[in-house]
Amino acid sequence: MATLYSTHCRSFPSSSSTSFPPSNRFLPATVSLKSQPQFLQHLSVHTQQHDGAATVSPVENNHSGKRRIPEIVPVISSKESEVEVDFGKDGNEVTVSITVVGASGDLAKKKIFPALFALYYEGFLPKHFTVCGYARSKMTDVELRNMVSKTLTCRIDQRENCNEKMEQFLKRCFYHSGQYDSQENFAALDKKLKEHEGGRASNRLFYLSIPPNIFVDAVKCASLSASSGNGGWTRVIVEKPFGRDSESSAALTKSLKQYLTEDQIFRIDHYLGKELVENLSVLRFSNLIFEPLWSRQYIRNVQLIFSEDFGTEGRGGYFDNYGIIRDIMQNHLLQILALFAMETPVSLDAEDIRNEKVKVLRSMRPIKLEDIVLGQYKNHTRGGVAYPAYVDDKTVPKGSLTPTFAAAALFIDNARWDGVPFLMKAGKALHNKRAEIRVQFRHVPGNLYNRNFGSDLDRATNELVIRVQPDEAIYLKINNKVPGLGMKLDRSNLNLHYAARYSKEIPDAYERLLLDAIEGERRLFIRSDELDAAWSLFTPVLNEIEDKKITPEYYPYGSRGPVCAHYLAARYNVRWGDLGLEVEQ
Ligand SMILES: NC(=O)C1=CN([C@@H]2O[C@H](COP(=O)(O)OP(=O)(O)OC[C@H]3O[C@@H](n4cnc5c(N)ncnc54)[C@H](OP(=O)(O)O)[C@@H]3O)[C@@H](O)[C@H]2O)C=CC1
Ligand SMILES: O=C1O[C@H](COP(=O)(O)O)[C@@H](O)[C@H](O)[C@H]1O
Repeated sequence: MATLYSTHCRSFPSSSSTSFPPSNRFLPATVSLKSQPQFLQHLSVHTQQHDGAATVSPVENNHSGKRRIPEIVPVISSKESEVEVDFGKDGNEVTVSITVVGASGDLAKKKIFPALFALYYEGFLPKHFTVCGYARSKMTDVELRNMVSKTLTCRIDQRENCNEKMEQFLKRCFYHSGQYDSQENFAALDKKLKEHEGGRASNRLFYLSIPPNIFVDAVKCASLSASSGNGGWTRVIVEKPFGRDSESSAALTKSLKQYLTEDQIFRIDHYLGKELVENLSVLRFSNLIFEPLWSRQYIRNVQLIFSEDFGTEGRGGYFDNYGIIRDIMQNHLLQILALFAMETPVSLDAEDIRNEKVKVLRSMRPIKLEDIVLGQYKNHTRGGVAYPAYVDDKTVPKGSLTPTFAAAALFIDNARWDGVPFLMKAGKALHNKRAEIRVQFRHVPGNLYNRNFGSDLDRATNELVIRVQPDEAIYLKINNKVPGLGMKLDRSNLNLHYAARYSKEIPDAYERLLLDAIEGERRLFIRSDELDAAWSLFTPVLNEIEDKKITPEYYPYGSRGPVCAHYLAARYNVRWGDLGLEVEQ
């Protein structure tokens, strides 16, 4: 088997010296949970509850004319911990106008309008605000409202007044049809916005929900013809992709900066707005037990895993020009890695955090081609249902080599992480939909209980899992004595399962990020030097993959992906943590 795969997996020449062939310990196991009853037992530990007061934080100031004022609240309270206050210069009320550029598109319907409604519902938008859809399609205000209303939802815990709130929100939504490269059309938009702003101090947010080739045109026109003119701010949220390599990304930044300052550009990476990604720093820096372990001394490897159980359906045209490395790894997974690995920032200020993230990115070792595994899904029939291959998508060129799966081994060459493999894995059309961070710890030295684990000691090391989605959870796998008179150990989870612990629904990432952009909070947006560093890391290997026309390993739709990914991990003495050996909790 090893020989077969060793010739088959491009990254692992059969003559590899030290770490190949990998020991079976690290290869995909087929152990079923049913045959391993000792793994089934688990332990649930609840977060300690007490009635004391929680934190008192200074009042946050922001630039939107609104303030979020953290209150003193009991730790266990589920009530909203922030109070909204409207205030403006000289006592005048401010207004925010949010223009969704590309309002007729998929992202706008799916994410942006629903997120804006959620913010409105929760009282996070100022008293006076306007939402304006802008696109080339011809639509009336009423048609836009009909379109938007189809995707608005109220949270399960907030059904009260839902319809009424939706109606009120929709009344604030307007539409303006125009070209993305017409200053005249944007000047007409400006006129319309001014009417709605009614002479109030106005702040303007433009959300570019359009294909990247028209970003600069739209920014130029918005900036020259529709910026806030009366002392308010103008900000632009830019959606990825921010280029497709170092050169195109630098060119995009340069063009955007002809019309905007860096402070006005909000490069969105919606993974940074996900609850558990935001919690990463809280977990690490506010719990004494984690930070001392956060280094090569105790951590053996870190895994960043993204999987989707559907293909590129409908987005193949876009995807084929980018591939999974650019679509997921270079941004979402790398951003999580940087947050995970950064040193303690001086403060929670955006610049302090982003400074630390950049240092991590700049300390990363260039990625070698042999440390990358590529895959592409092929058609597969299961249970009588035929699932298409990637290349069956009509928008994908026949014979495309674009990877829909990739696994990579990365290293941070600094004192904290020297030698620790950071393994990434991202794929479409896999067996499940999941995003998680797995931290595998080293062995307990001289473990007294070695013999109780049998021969596979690797299964007895601690693992911290941060399940970003779905069913958010943080759990730590520990070894535990099975109750009884004997001395049998099993693996159990100390489990913080969000649905059980918190009654409030978790906001969508776009809500948090939109609110932050309105408030001028840049912590969760990508600064241009971060972007440069991220592209510098991936561009050389992407070029090599494309120049050499590397053929991906074909994996069946709905499978666990290419087998070579296991050989890549094994090469670094790692076993992927998501092999399905654990108890789902
Ligand atoms: N959809 C998603 O899940 C995600 C999208 N993104 C990014 O967000 C942005 C928007 O995505 P999405 O809504 O899917 O994009 P769409 O392809 O749906 O485009 C949005 C709108 O832009 C206009 N448009 C489309 N193609 C062109 C073109 N060639 N020239 C001029 N205008 C065009 C259309 O409006 P009209 O014809 O009315 O002008 C369309 O409704 C993109 O940058 C995408 O990469 C990022 C993450 C996820
Ligand atoms: O940015 C992207 O993200 C989505 C996955 O986002 P999620 O929040 O649903 O996990 C992915 O489907 C898409 O290809 C990519 O462009």
